[in-house]
Amino acid sequence: MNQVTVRHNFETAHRLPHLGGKCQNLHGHSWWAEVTVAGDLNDQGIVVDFGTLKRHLREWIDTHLDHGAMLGDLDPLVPALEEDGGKLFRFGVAEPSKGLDWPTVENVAELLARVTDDCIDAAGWRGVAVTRVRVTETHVNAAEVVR
Ligand SMILES: Nc1nc2c(c(=O)[nH]1)N=C([C@H](O)[C@H](O)COP(=O)(O)OP(=O)(O)OP(=O)(O)O)CN2
Ligand SMILES: [Zn+2]
Repeated sequence: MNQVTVRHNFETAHRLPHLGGKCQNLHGHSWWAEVTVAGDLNDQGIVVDFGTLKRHLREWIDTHLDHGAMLGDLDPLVPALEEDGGKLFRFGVAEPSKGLDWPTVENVAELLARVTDDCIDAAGWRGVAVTRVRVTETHVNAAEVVR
């Protein structure tokens, strides 16, 4: 089995009112996502094409998260931001964030693992699977999903 990894970054606000303290304030991070997929080498000598994987992932992240805000669906700020018409990604409402109630780093990593699952399906890559997603919100804070 071989693995390949791609990275992308996004500038996105979030807040975690259920944690209290400073995390309950709406604040932004320069996030990095590092996504690893694994599979056997195909007859071109690659697991998957870097460019195709990045295109899928970047398109989703840039459309839904970049220069927007991530809030839990139960967050009282949701109606205000929706009314304002700003870019808002609501966690826990529907796939791919169903069951992920708040935009913690851990849940952002799980969300991007699911988004990558969808990329793999859309690209028709057989025998390829997500093995690791690492998300950093600051230089010192990171979370990983390892499958
Ligand atoms: N396990 C998690 N813990 C925390 C999360 C999280 O998503 N998962 N998130 C936060 C806050 O969102 C915050 O952005 C980070 O808080 P913290 O590291 O405490 O604050 P600083 O970035 O200011 O840390 P310094 O290293 O002191 O600068 C909190 N916890
Ligand atoms: Zn934060």
